[in-house]
Amino acid sequence: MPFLQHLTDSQLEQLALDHIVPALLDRGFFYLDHFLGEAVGRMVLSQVKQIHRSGALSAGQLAGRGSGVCRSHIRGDKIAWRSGSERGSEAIGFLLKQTDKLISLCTGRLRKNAVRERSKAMVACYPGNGAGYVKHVDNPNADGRCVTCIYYLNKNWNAKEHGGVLRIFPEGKSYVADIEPLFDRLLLFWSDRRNPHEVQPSFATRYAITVWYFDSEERAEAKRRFRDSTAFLHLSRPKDPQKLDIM
Ligand SMILES: Cc1cc(NC(=O)CCC(=O)O)nc(C)c1Br
Ligand SMILES: [Fe+3]
Repeated sequence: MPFLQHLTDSQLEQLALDHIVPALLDRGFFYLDHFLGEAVGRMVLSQVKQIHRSGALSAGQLAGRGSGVCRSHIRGDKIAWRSGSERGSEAIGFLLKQTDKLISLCTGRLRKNAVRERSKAMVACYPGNGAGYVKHVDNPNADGRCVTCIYYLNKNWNAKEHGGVLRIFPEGKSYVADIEPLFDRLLLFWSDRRNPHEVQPSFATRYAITVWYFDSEERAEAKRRFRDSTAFLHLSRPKDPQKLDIM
């Protein structure tokens, strides 16, 4: 499916160097509207709606907490992971190609380590039952994620009526940033403790696609640490003969 190129490569480069890099270095976050343009944005939205209609979205895991408090008040989103090469996700694939270009243009100038990897796209939907996402940091413990990239898909969103604002509390700053999840809006921010954020209760269906970009060094180190810690588990786990029989 040939996609009309909304932003040319040179426009992406100009956006990266003149706007995104300075903003990330100065404030730690940046968002822009009209990232893909109306036509391609609508294609992404229709593919996300189809994923939702098909029942492929499932309740997001609860990181850590969950006991006692009602799950929807911690995380109310339903999610599905997409590489963008699945049939019916071609437009999501195009979005990822564009964000990959943008991030690779930025990170050479942002940090000592290269950004060569990323997660799959996480398609998320808040059903509009007043659920949101409590204040949290995406990467509090150096798991490798360095930039969070969120593409919003909500047409005619009115925060006064629908809520669903993403509020970032930039570390050490005296202000908060309220970002409405508007259609064809792209938001980028450092994934670590510099950007605690929350999704305020949403009263209309709220779609977003999130992808996390990894700092290769930090990711490799996190994998080493994880391997070392679980290696201990393998050594210590008692053999369970019954289990082996029925495996
Ligand atoms: C799965 C997961 C989702 C999110 N999403 C948001 O913070 C909401 C952003 C928005 O929709 O505006 N964050 C973490 C740390 C994990 Br894990
Ligand atoms: Fe988050």
